[in-house]
Amino acid sequence: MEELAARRGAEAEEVIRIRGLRKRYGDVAAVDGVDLTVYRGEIFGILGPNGAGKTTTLEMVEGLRRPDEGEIEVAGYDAVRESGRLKGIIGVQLQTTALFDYLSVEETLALFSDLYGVGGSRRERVLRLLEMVSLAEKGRERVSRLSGGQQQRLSIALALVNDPQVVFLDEPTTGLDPQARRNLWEMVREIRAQGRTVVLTTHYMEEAEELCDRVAVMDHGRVLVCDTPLSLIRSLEVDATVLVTVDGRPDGGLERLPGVRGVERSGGDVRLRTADVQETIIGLMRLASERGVRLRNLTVQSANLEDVFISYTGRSLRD
Ligand SMILES: Nc1ncnc2c1ncn2[C@@H]1O[C@H](COP(=O)(O)OP(=O)(O)OP(=O)(O)O)[C@@H](O)[C@H]1O
Repeated sequence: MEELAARRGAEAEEVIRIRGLRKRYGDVAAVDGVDLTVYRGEIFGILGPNGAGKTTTLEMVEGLRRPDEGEIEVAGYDAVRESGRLKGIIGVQLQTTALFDYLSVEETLALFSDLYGVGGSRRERVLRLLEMVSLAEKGRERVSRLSGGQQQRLSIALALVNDPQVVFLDEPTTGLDPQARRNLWEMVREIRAQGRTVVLTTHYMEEAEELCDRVAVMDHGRVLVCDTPLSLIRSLEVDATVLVTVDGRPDGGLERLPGVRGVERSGGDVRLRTADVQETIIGLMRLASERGVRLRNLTVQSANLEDVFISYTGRSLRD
């Protein structure tokens, strides 16, 4: 982390500093010794499967949940002792179920502006936020009549009402279709372009890979690794996965093909994780022809964050 700061020079101003964070629920160590640093102006992702401890971590950083142990500083404030002050400088995305269905989009934004006691022209601010989240035409629509994606965008607009330095988004794209997800990513990038820091949780590795400047991979309450998506992927000994459907039985030889570091099978579908795509494919072709086996649907997938997760945990993010 310090290395990254050095590389970034003056830009790398710490905005969140977490040390030794722990939280237990009965026998469950939901957060089990987390250290993290988030820099100003980055989109920082916490990636992990269900139950990894992402939400619990986020809620402690937001000052909503009390840690059992550890220190959290956000923009110079202690998130435990100064949680009241913290509220003025952070924006937290609410679950859309917490919105008032019978209010219009504009009324909802106006209500939140008032609750925050935001100064300046309220109307202007509401319109600017609607514009930013592409809901300008929906201002008078009831919240209950918005689509899932539109409700998510509204909940993000609400998180921006108090002009926060740091914005927290908990699984902002869960349940959205691919297009709505992409629109939301665009919005998150825009929030960064305004100079804000975004911290989000996700269990979609492609979201972390495409959107986040840096990613902390979490499992069982711990951070396994934290870096830029590219550095995480480059640090792997595996550089691709070869996917192929095998008609027949090439058994016995796949593990020994050149470059292969792991084999998974499901019926005739085979996934070969390899450190040398070319040698693996040549070997695979040779093996298939020697044994009179037919190969179909040969595809090569570059290594991604899923492979990073597998290499640290030995299992898939989706398990
Ligand atoms: N209020 C609570 N009481 C008891 N156990 C809890 C509570 N909140 C979370 N847990 C447990 O703590 C662990 C971490 O949960 P958390 O919600 O932080 O994970 P997550 O990574 O955000 O998962 P998801 O992706 O499903 O939201 C889980 O085992 C969960 O069951």
